[in-house]
Amino acid sequence: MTERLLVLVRHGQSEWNLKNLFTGWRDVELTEKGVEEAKAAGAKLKAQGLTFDVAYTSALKRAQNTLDLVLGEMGLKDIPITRDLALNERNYGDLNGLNKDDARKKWGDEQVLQWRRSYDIPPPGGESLKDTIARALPYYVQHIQPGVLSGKRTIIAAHGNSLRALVMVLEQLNPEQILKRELATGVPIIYRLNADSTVASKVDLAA
Ligand SMILES: O=C(O)[C@@H](CO)OP(=O)(O)O
Repeated sequence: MTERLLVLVRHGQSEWNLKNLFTGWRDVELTEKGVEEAKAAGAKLKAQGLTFDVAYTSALKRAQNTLDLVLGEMGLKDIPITRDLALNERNYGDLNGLNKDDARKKWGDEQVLQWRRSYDIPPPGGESLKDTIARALPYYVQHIQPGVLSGKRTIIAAHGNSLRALVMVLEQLNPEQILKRELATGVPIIYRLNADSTVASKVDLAA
């Protein structure tokens, strides 16, 4: 029987997650905690008896390093990895690099919440979640999903908002539901798909 395995994992804690800065497309490093989270994710996946044939990640090193650490932990250093900026974090535009609390002081809680968690209101110069979905989802459908459906066991290491795009389609969530869905750093979600690409089962490996 074809195993249609798809695992999503958000990168481990980054330096700017820790500093509470809007990160977006800024290419920041994992913290020590982030490295440990990534390794723990690999150990958990291995303990589940899982293995992968192919891996995808973004053009940003916090996701790439997370993937390398996961695969290293699983003894899968040699599988093909595809990196693409379609899987990058949402571009926060002018907010990239600003402190989230300072932004709230400057523009008010409501405005900042709208920029962070509304569906289609972009921050100045940046992308809304809808914009992020509009580039991440076609990439998934064209480049990743066909492999999964043909039995290539697949892992994607990416970002809170780019993974939301995939979760939205996989779990058939509406804009309101996806906005409330937070993805924890370094926590793998294991999906098994039906032949028609819908989700047959989901296991969230939260601690
Ligand atoms: O700063 C960012 O790029 C993201 C993810 O860390 O933040 P937010 O929680 O606002 O989507």
